[in-house]
Amino acid sequence: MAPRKFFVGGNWKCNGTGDDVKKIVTFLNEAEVPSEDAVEVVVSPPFVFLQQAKGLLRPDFAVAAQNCWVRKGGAFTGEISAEMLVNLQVPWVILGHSERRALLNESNDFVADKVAYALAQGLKVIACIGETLEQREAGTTMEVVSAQTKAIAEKTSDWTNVVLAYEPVWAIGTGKVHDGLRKWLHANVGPAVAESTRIIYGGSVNGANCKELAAQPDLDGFLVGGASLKPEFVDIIKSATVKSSSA
Ligand SMILES: O=C[C@H](O)COP(=O)(O)O
Repeated sequence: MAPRKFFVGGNWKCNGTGDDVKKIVTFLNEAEVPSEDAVEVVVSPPFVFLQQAKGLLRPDFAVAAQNCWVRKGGAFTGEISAEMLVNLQVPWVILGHSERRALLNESNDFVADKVAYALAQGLKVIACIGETLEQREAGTTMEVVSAQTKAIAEKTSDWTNVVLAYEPVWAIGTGKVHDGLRKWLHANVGPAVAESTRIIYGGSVNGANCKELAAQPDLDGFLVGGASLKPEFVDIIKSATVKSSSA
């Protein structure tokens, strides 16, 4: 089986202006980074800047939307459908981000429905999972992330186009949950999916800590928030070489 390619996602969240897009894309386009064989880079601007960013961005980097509607579009004011993203040739979408789960009450089932629908439309999905601080303090981390992953697994059989992003701020540097998640996939979905699915990490990743994090065995990349808006994002992309040099 082919080794899992390092994945670096930049989630711009609800930040920026058209001028910021130009500035970010400029430093990304000018950067010397490892080849597409070593790292897959996907940046996720807010919806309104997707086309602008896509039009300006170097061809070896892709774009992701930060969300999409759970099913076919229609009378759902304010939503963006998976079909619209496909129509704009946006290849990726982030679903189930912890901020949407916490602030907009997106449930495990709702996120799982979104993942299944987006995949069925041909999108690739960065599916986010992770526990709250309270759940972590209650010792229920694996229970929570297993339930989130189980909900997805019940509605998704083909994991080829899924990247699983685990993002709890408290867990920087532990790597334990990634190992647990891969074991969960192995036992509950199958060894091939466990071996091939990229499990990435999000939570205060920056230019200073990325190399140490990238060295962890079950960690296949990052979903970066704040630092993806800054030139240090290039250093995070370059941390892919930690993986290729240890392969
Ligand atoms: O989507 C990214 C994660 O929420 C991490 O964000 P952060 O790098 O700003 O901590």
